[in-house]
Amino acid sequence: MEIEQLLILVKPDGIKKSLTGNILTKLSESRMVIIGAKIVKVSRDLAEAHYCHLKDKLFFNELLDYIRGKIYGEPWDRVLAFVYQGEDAVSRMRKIAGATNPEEADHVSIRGSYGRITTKGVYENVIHCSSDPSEAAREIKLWFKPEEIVKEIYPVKKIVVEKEEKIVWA
Ligand SMILES: Nc1ncnc2c1ncn2[C@@H]1O[C@H](COP(=O)(O)OP(=O)(O)OP(=O)(O)O)[C@@H](O)[C@H]1O
Repeated sequence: MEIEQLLILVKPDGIKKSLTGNILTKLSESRMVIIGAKIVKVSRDLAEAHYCHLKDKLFFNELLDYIRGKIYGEPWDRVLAFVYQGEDAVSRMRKIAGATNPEEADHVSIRGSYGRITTKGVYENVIHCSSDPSEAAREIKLWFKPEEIVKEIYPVKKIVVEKEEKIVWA
């Protein structure tokens, strides 16, 4: 079986409902390893790029507000981002995550257990899980810099950056 990696996001509803621990416990059943992890305040640009395949959907703007936590506000307006790696990672993790629509998701999956269908917005399904290895590569490169991942999973190159402004500890 192929070693694959994928992007998992604990979405703002997962954070607001204090589900991070439960979600990580369920994901650990896969025996995959975490090779990248961080908390992110999602910019509009990042949200748009992540969901570019849905830009023609009527719910696109609600979807951007949802992933950005705009509907919950501070301190829930953030996501936890993880890169997992392991054998057949994408299909095994998607099984644990469950179907996009929480009502159709296996009831012991993460989305089946914790997701909900809202009457006026998008499905609140607590996590994002990459749909296939090429989409995973696109998403991981969007969310993570090479140095934020403890293994070299995709080719990298060195570039010289001049006059770069950086924030460091004072
Ligand atoms: N028909 C729909 N009605 C309401 N919300 C939807 C619908 N389809 C998708 N969504 C919302 O848009 C998100 C992205 O949809 P996508 O088709 O990429 O599914 P997914 O890959 O299972 O979900 P995600 O990308 O969040 O893991 C879903 O997680 C859900 O929040």
